Amino acid sequence: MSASSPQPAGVRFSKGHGTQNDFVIIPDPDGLLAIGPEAVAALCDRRAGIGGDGLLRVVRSANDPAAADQADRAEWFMDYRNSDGSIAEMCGNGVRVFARYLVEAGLAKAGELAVATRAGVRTVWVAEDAEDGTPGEVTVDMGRARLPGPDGIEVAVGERRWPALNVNMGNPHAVAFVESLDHAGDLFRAPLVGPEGAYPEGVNVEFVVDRGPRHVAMRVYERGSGETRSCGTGTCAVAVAAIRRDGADPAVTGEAATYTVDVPGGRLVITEHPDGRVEKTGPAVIVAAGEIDARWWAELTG
Ligand SMILES: N[C@@H](CCC[C@H](N)C(=O)O)C(=O)O
Repeated sequence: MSASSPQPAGVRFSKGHGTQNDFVIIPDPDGLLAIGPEAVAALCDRRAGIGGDGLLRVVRSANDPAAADQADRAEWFMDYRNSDGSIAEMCGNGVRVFARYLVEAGLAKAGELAVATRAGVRTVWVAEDAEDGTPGEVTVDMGRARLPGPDGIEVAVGERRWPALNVNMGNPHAVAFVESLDHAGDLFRAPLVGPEGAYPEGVNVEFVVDRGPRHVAMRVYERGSGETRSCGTGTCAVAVAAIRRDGADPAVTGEAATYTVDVPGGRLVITEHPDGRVEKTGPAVIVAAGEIDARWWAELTG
């Protein structure tokens, strides 16, 4: 390219987070971008890239084979990837940030909207902003939790080990109640989860302590991303595990159970209803927008 020729336009991106679980957002309405695992990892790199726990590609469901069968129910598909480039079925904070992005980009109206995901269509409610401009909270119906077993799941860090509950929120979780969140250690590496073969696709691991009645706090080691400051599906899995432990299963009591879950990046409120639906509410914001350098993009995707 000569010095006088125009620089080709780069790809647009936004950056957003939900309780500090942060995402690179790439709009691709027509489904024209091929973003492979290495490109995802480079974009999510906090030193050499934009930085994020994951990436959300915003594509019309009809334009992506992974979601074409949901296109009659949800116009937009959240193509979620972990920061190491791997694909996950679901991201509970991601879907709230995704909905916030759609509204801010003028692609959807605040209120109720449907989002296609690899775990199926999820309904999201984006509350109107407050009069002072504070962004409204975002609630998502995460569907039903599954507790597929087996019994005897154990999480270990160093010399310590705890029994854990297998909770599936579209993606897999092992929830362990611990004496102190410090016992999870530095979480630079994935905790050991047994017995071998319990999670052939890998697992997200939550460490939980009680903070008060129906109020817990947690740390999480996410499959494909490492320790993050929040995990939406993780908070739901934790609330469901605490509800079972406390004998408050709404399917048995007939009453919805609401739990507050603190994460290092903030707070989420989770309600399990008598019909099994798990709803999650909390903040989701867009904090930046820009353009990826065209040459770098060509290197990543070429
Ligand atoms: N941060 C997410 C979960 C993202 C996927 C997870 N790492 C997995 O591989 O299952 C959330 O908010 O739920």
